[in-house]
Amino acid sequence: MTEPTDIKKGLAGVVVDYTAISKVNPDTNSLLYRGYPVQELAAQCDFEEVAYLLWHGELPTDAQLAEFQALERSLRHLDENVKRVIDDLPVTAHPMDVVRTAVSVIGANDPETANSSRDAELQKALALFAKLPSIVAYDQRRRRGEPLIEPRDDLGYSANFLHMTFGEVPDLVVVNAFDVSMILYAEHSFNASTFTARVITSTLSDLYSAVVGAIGALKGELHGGANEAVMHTFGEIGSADKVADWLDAALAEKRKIMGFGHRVYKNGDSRVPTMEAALDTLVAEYDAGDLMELYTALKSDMQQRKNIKPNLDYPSGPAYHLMGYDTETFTPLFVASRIVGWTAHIMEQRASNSLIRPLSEYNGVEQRTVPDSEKN
Ligand SMILES: CC(=O)SCCNC(=O)CCNC(=O)[C@H](O)C(C)(C)COP(=O)(O)OP(=O)(O)OC[C@H]1O[C@@H](n2cnc3c(N)ncnc32)[C@H](O)[C@@H]1OP(=O)(O)O
Ligand SMILES: O=C([O-])CC(=O)C(=O)O
Repeated sequence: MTEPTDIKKGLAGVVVDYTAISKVNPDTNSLLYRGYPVQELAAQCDFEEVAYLLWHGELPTDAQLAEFQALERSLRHLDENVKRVIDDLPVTAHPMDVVRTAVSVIGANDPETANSSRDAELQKALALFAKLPSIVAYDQRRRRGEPLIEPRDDLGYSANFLHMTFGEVPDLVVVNAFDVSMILYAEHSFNASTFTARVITSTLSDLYSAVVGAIGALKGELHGGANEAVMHTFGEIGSADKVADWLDAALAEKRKIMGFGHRVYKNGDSRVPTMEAALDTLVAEYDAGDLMELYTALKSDMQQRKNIKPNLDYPSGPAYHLMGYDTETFTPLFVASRIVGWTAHIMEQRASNSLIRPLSEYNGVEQRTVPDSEKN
């Protein structure tokens, strides 16, 4: 009989490596990207500058930013073979499956897939960053029976993303709220999807394979899929006056309330106040007081009943809903942002690699012999 092992289910509380990309500190309720508080970045920078920071470790100079933006804008178009593969998928396919497939096709068509030098991986990361908005916007449009809108190289990342989705650039307040959401979603240390990308990279697999795996991990409701689930919850509840009864029944059934709780933050997610401020601007823009009443009622009842606070997916879901995104598109929007964090971690893992391979404690039947009769 072996000694009982101290098993860390879900790797909770386990520190598995160093990272210089971001610091999540639940004690001070803070999140730093390369040393900068994410709230300050959201207030003062565009998403493109934050992407540059996460990949290169420093904010860009004006000249570096201009070069970076020009390159990003030149890479936004989708190749015909990618469009064809998307067109061949049923409109009933979940958009996360479409995004996952499109990234896989881009990887299969890239003659440099096996080149994992830092320069080659930066180039691939930037190309995915530039193309994901085209994929996500196109998929929402084709599900609505609308034609593809080509990217515009006179627009910044967020304005172009919204234009490709809706056929117009919305008011600045909407573009800013969208840009803030992209910055807040971009990176969060060793979360499940990033860790998936690092595990795949640790086998010396390629960047596209790691990203495809990460998309699969993000899809689940306990991770990125929660932003969609929040809108489904709101739909189920209906209005603020029904929150108390709905929550009674849901908690009695031991349901997890989506958009609440976090593995690392136990006293509130550092990003929520910034996203709530952006949501407030959208509520004013779209005159969506009813939605906000429901939002506030569920948040305060969860606090009173369970002392559990919202995570970033709670304000992001309704924000994307107000902008006009279909609920199923919310997690692909998360992909478009998190591609930055994933690829930064892929490069960091590769630069200091060790195969990720934990142990397990066997608790199946003891060794036994196959009965002779089963072979006859
Ligand atoms: C961007 C992101 O990925 S943020 C996360 C998005 N995911 C969600 O919003 C899904 C809903 N939340 C959850 O399921 C969880 O809070 C998780 C998975 C995010 C974190 O979970 P863990 O750290 O594993 O905590 P765990 O699930 O063990 O919860 C601890 C306790 O709080 C309760 N709890 C935690 N979150 C919730 C929730 N959202 N609703 C109801 N109860 C909850 C659990 O039931 C458990 O209670 P118990 O001790 O009485 O059994
Ligand atoms: O850190 C986590 O476990 C989940 C999360 O908030 C994120 O990935 O943004």
